[in-house]
Amino acid sequence: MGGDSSDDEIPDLVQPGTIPTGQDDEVPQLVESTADTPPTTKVPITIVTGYLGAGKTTLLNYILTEQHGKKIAVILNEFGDSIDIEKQLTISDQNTTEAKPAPFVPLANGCICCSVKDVGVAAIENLMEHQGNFDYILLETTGLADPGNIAPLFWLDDGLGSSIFLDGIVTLVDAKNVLKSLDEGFGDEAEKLEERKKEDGHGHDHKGPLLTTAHLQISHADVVLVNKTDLVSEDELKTVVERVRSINGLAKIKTTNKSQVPQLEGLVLDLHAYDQVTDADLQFASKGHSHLDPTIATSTIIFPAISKSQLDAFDRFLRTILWEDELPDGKPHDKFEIHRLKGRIPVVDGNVLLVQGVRNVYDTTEAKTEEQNADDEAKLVLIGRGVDQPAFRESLIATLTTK
Ligand SMILES: Nc1nc2c(ncn2[C@@H]2O[C@H](COP(=O)(O)OP(=O)(O)OP(=O)(O)O)[C@@H](O)[C@H]2O)c(=O)[nH]1
Repeated sequence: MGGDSSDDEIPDLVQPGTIPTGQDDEVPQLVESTADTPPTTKVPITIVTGYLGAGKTTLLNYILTEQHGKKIAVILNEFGDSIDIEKQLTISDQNTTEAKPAPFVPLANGCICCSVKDVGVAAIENLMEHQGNFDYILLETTGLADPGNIAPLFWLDDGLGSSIFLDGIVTLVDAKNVLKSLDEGFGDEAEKLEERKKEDGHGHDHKGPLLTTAHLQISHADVVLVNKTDLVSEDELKTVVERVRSINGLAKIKTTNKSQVPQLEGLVLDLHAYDQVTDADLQFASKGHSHLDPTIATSTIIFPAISKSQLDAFDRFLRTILWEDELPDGKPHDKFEIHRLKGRIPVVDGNVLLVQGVRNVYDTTEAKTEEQNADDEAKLVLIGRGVDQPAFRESLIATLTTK
């Protein structure tokens, strides 16, 4: 980050005395549980991702200056160069000569902000020592981050699972540049594609369409904010939204200017994208599919409610497609790669089974009693490469019916 670190520019609200050193020998004191200790509530974390320059920091600045009644801890996974928050962090960290755990900057509206070089469990654990000072965590990833690698860290991690929960992934998309990013990649990605075409000798690429960072960020999103609407025409915007929808049939999509979301709840905060799967969540994905993107698609497998005796077979199907990238029983298929998976599976004489998956990590839970609707058909939505082949449904039905 290129912030000026002269002393006279230290903003009043920076309190270096509050910065934890995070050194190994400073183990936080354990507080023994007593009957009087109030139960700790889990803190939600939203991951904010998006391509370089899409408007992530603009969104965080907007949130941190809005009055929303929440005390939000913002974690910046990079050192930027121009934005106020990032500048404050550089200044507060001016005596640091080597990478140290994050400095914390209290902000005017009750939020706090910290910056880390690497996103990892340790950074969040460090932050959790400040638990009580905030009730929400926003994590801004670097522009080139693959959210599929980051999400599982916060979703089912045993250590952190007791103190935080992954609320969802918000992806900012630059309406002006996203189609180019999807078709040509960026930097290295574009060069790699050119190399592959040269290797072929005919200018064709036989390894399949390019999977870019932009694809990964859209395919894993629970909310996509198509930002910079002022830079495109209505028709261009419509084309972008349709392309995003064809990649990710599960995400909520909103258009924004200067990252100003119409409301924070449900679009950035309190998404509950990983702790429930409602019919409404699956409605877009179940409506038939356009194939506007050559690389990633959303596909919905619809099948009858399963019986309790089929639960093991259903789990075997999930394990095989997610852990082995294969279909059970060696059924022939085109290559595939699943990024995101959600399902609602009614179980006859039982509850509705809810399924969530990110890459090869998945989790099944039973819907709460009031969400039951055992007459519904079962729906399993897959987002990724090669997921729209009929072999998926055929293999699932065969797996469920094999004795
Ligand atoms: N015209 C226009 N500019 C915008 C909009 N939103 C953000 N910007 C500008 O675009 C530039 C990049 O925005 P940032 O918020 O820094 O983007 P970022 O995603 O954090 O970028 P990186 O940190 O490089 O990954 C800044 O100059 C913003 O002021 C918008 O809706 N319209």
